[in-house]
Amino acid sequence: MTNDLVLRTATDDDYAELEAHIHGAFLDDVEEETAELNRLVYEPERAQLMTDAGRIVGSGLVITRDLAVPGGVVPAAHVTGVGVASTHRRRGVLTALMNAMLTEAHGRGTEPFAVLWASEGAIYGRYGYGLASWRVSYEIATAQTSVGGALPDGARLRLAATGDVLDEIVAVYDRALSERPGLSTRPGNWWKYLTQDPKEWRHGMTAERTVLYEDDGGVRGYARHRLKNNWSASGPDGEVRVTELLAETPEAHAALWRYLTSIDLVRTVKYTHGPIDDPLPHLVDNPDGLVGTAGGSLWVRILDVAGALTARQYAAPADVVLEVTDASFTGNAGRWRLTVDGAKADVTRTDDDADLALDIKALGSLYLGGVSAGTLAAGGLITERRPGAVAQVSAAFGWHRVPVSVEVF
Ligand SMILES: CC(=O)SCCNC(=O)CCNC(=O)[C@H](O)C(C)(C)COP(=O)(O)OP(=O)(O)OC[C@H]1O[C@@H](n2cnc3c(N)ncnc32)[C@H](O)[C@@H]1OP(=O)(O)O
Repeated sequence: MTNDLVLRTATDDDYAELEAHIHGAFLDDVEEETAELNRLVYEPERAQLMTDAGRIVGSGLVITRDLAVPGGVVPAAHVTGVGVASTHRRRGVLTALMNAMLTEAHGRGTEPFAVLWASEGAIYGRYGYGLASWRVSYEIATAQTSVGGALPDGARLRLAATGDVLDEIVAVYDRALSERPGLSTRPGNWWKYLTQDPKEWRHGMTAERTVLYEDDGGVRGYARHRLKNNWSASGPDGEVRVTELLAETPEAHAALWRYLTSIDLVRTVKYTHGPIDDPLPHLVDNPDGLVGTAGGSLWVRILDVAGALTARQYAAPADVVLEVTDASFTGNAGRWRLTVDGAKADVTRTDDDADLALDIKALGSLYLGGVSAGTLAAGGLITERRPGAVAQVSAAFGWHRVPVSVEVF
C-alpha cells in the first residue's frame, strides 16, 4: 500500500461520493431513487473508507443488526459495501479495510461474530471467514410440475401491495427469527428499505406484491413476488420472481407454492433464496420440473470464541476441547473446553489435551449448524485428536433447521 492512501471512518458528508464509489466498484451507475434509499440504512460511524488525495478509493461498511443462530438471536456485525476502485486493486486496500472493520466490531465487545455475503467466494477465507450456509435457487417449470392438494377449510389467500400489508409480514418474519438460523433482524429503517420497491430493483417486472396465507389463527405465511408478462411463439410465457417466502405451517408453505406455480399465463417461477432443507421438492408431483442450484450464502467470522459459542444453543450433549488457531485475533487462539449440558454451553480456557484442532475459519463454518464437523474433517479442515470427537461435535453443533439468509445485505 502506498503512503498517499489514508484510512478513515466515514461521515455523513461522504454519502454521495461513497454511493458513487460503491456503484462504480459493482460496475453500475448511481440511480437517484436507490441512492436515496440506501441512505436510510447508512451508518457512517461504522463505515471505513480508504482515500487517495482525498478521493474515496475503497469502502467497507458494517451494519448493526442481529442474526438468528441455533436457539437464539445474536448481535452480529453485518459487513457489506466492500469495494475498491479498479485503479487501486491488489495492493492491500481491502485487507486494511477489513482489519479496520473487524477491529471496530471486536472492540465493541457486543458482537461475537461478523457475517457477510461474498460477491466472489475466493475473497474472504483469508480473513478468517468460513462458509456457513447455502442457498438454493429454484427454477420451476409450471407446465411440468405442480403442488397438489387444496386450501384447507377456513384458510384463505389474500393478495396485496407489499406496502399495504407490511405489519402482517413483519409479524411472521419476527416469529421466524426464533425458528430459522441465518435470518437477520430488520431494525430501524430496514423494512422500509427492503420494501420500498424502486424501479431499479424490478428489472422489468411488476411492482412487488405479496400473497398472504391466513387461517383462523391469523396470517401464517407470505410470499413477496413480482411478475413478468412474456409471450413466445407458442403462447404465454410469463414469469413469477419470488422475493421472499416464509411459512409457519406446512399448510401455509404448500398453499403459497401452489398459488405461485398455478397463476394463469405463468410458465416459470424463480426463487433464489430457498433453504437447502426446503420440503418443496417433496411436495411437487414431478420433481424433475424443479431445478435447484445450490450456492454459498453467509460467511461467518468468529471474533470472540467464548462469546459466540455461549450465545447459541446445541442439539446434543458434548464435552470437548477445541484447539483453535487465529492469526489475526490472537485472543481466540488456544484451547477451549466446550461443555454442553442441556441446550447451553459452558466455554472456558483449558490446558487439557485437545480433542479437535481447527482454524477460526472452520469454526465459522460450523457455527450456524449448517455445515457438519464430519464434512470439515473429511476435507482436512478439522483434525480429530480423540476418536469420537468429530461425531460428538457434529451432533452437538447440528440443528433441526439449516441456516438460510433470505436477503443479500
Ligand atoms: C461483503 C461484500 O461487500 S462483497 C463485495 C466485494 N466487492 C466486489 O466484488 C467489487 C469488485 N471488487 C473489488 O472492489 C475488489 O477487487 C475487492 C474489494 C474484492 C478486493 O480489493 P483489493 O484491494 O484488490 O484486495 P487486496 O489487495 O486487499 O487483496 C487481498 C488479497 O485478496 C486477494 N483478492 C482480492 N480480490 C480477489 C478476488 N476477487 N478473487 C480472489 N482473490 C482476491 C488478493 O489477491 C490478495 O491476496 P493475498 O493476500 O494472497 O495477496
